[in-house]
Amino acid sequence: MITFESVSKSYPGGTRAVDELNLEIATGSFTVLVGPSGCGKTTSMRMINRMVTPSSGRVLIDGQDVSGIRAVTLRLGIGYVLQNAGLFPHRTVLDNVGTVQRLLGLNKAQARAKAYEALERVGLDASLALRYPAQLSGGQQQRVGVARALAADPPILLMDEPFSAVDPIVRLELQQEVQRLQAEIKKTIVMVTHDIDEALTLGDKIAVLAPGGVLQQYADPLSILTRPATNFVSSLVSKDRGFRALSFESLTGLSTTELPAPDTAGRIHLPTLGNGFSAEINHDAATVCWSDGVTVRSAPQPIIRPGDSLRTGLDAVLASPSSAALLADHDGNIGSYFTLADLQPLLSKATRVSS
Ligand SMILES: Nc1ncnc2c1ncn2[C@@H]1O[C@H](COP(=O)(O)OP(=O)(O)OP(=O)(O)O)[C@@H](O)[C@H]1O
Repeated sequence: MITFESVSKSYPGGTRAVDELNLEIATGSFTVLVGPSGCGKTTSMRMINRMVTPSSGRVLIDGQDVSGIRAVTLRLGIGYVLQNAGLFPHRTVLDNVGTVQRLLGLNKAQARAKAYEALERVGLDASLALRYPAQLSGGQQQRVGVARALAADPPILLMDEPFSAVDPIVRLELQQEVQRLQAEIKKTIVMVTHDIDEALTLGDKIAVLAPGGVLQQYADPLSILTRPATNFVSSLVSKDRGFRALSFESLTGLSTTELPAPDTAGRIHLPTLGNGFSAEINHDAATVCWSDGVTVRSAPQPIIRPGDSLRTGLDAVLASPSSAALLADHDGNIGSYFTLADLQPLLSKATRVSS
C-alpha cells in the first residue's frame, strides 16, 4: 500500500504543485494520476521514490515513511518508466535492461540472462538485444524502458506519460501490452497521463487532479464516468461519456442466434440476415467475407469473446457490413452471431444504470 498523508509541495518561487493530497493506493492495483498540464501529477508521483521531497505531509510504503528509507535502496524496489524511454544511448538494449541487476550486484552474464527474460516478457524479440536505442522505433524503445523497469522485479512501477511520444496505433498496442503484463505480474503501478481515455482504459483507480494540485476525485473508472464528483471531473469526461461507460458493461444476458454447421470445406454460411446480407467465415476465422448478393467484401472481423464489453460488442455490430457480429467461445470457436436488435435490451439497461 502506498499512502499519501496530507502531502503538499510548493516549489521555490511559490508554485503550489500539490495541495493536501490524501490517497491510498492498494498493493497490486493500477492507479492513474490524470489531469491537465501543470496540475502536479509528476510531482506527486516522484514523491513516491523521493525524486521530490514533500513540503509537508508524508508518503508511506506499507506503513513506512519513505523519507526514512535511503533513496538508493528505495529506488531499487521501484521501477521507473519515462516518457521518452530514457535509455542510455551508448548502451545496447541488453545492457540498458540489465542496468539495475548490475547495480544489485549481479555479474554481467547473470544480468544479461535476466535482461533476456525481461525482453521476452514485454514482447520484444531477442534479435533486438544487441542494437542501440537509436536503432529502434519509438514503440520498441518504450518497451525496452518497461523491460528495464521490470527487470529487477520491483514490487512498484511508476510510469510517467509512458506512451505519449508514440503514434496512436503503437500507443494502443503498448496499452494492451501493459494490460496483459499487469494481469500476469500484478505490480503496484502508478501512472501519470493527461489523457482521460488512457486513464479510463488502464486504471483500476483514477485520481483526477486540477491545477494547483487539488485532488478532485479518486475512484474507479465507471464512477468517474457516471458519477463525476465535481464540475472539473464532469468537463474532463464529458466527451463520449455515455459511449465510454459501455466499456464497463458486460454482454451477460445477450441473446444470440446459433450458426449453422460448417460445409465440407469448413466454411460457415450465415443465413441471410434481415438486411439481405450473408457471410462466409474462413476456416481459421481470420477473415469473414460479407456479401449482399452482388458484391463480396473480405475484412478482418472483430470476433467477440466471453468477457468482452458492451462497447466492444456494439462497435463490432456497427463496423460489420451486415450489422451482425460473431461470437466465439473461450476456445475461439465461433458459435453464434448477434445484431443491434439483440444488443438493445442491454443498451437500455446500461442507460438506466448510468442516468
Ligand atoms: N523543479 C521545479 N521547480 C519549480 N516549479 C516546478 C518544478 N517542477 C514542477 N514545477 C511546477 O509545479 C507545477 C506542477 O508540475 P508537474 O510537473 O508536477 O505537473 P504535471 O501535472 O505533471 O504537468 P505535465 O502534464 O505538464 O507534465 C507546475 O506549475 C510546474 O511548473
